[in-house]
Amino acid sequence: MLRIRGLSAGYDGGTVLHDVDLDVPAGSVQALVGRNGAGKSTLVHAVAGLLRPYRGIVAVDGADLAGRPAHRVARAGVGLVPQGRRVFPRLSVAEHLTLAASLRRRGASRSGPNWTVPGVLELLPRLAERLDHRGNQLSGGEQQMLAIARALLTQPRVLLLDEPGEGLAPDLAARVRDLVTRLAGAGLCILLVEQQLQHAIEVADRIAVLDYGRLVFADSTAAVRADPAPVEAVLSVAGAATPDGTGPIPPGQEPTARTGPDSARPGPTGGPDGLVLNSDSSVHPTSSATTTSPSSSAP
Ligand SMILES: Nc1ncnc2c1ncn2[C@@H]1O[C@H](COP(=O)(O)OP(=O)(O)OP(=O)(O)O)[C@@H](O)[C@H]1O
Repeated sequence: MLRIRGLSAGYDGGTVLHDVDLDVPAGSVQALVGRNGAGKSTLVHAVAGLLRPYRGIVAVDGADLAGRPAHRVARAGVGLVPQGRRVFPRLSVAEHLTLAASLRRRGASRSGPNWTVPGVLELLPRLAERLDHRGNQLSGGEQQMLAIARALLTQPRVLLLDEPGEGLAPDLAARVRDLVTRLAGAGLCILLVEQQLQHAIEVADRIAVLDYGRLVFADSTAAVRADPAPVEAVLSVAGAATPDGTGPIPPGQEPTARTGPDSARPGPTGGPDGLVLNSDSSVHPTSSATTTSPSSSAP
């Protein structure tokens, strides 16, 4: 469970993120949408420890990680798939995976799915065909799969994905969304930054909207699907809108977050069939109960 409370962050003393509250339960996908510059990546970086927040709580399973450096946040179970993938151009796929497996967090085998190199290669078979290829020889989709595989090998409980479909062909972006759904089905707690509302609706359990660094909307995907107008109003280029979609926020007036009860929707395992990344649509990390060797095998 990821719990964010009163999170404020920014750069050089200026505040970008204002007092954000957000909960992401295990086994669910929380989408975060917002216009360019709304603060989505800033929120992800503040959670991942890449940006020290000014104040607030970032708790994973009850342990507050706010202000800890990125390597300690990662060791506490937060995996990051950054915007733009950030794979190393000169390292091979095999080297990326071996490196990531060596960074696995302590105690991971006792507290959840145990991702191994063979396990992620089974999940993402395209990578198995590219083990000797360097990062700069991979397509955008292959780089994205590698970034996800790398994050999984650190054994995260919380996975942060910052626009994983950016720059991908529509069918590949859809496969990434399918993978996200399946990872949530395996028990991960997923915070997904998504540019397009329709894509967020396809994959998420809940949708939150950032606008000018404030969380102005948070509700179930079912509620957004039934009435997308409030979210569309905030996302429109016409400017910041009130959460009920009635118009721009007058100067000096604070937007208020609309929240609502969770509506029933299919569980995170109910992703679209036919968009699988391997021949088996389920995700099979090694169960911690059945794992005898905690170390991952190099390919
Ligand atoms: N390293 C930085 N130093 C100073 N300002 C920054 C830095 N990174 C982001 N910002 C500013 O913070 C604000 C929020 O940026 P952020 O990247 O978080 O938005 P975003 O919602 O992720 O946008 P996008 O959808 O375009 O990726 C913007 O005004 C941006 O210019």
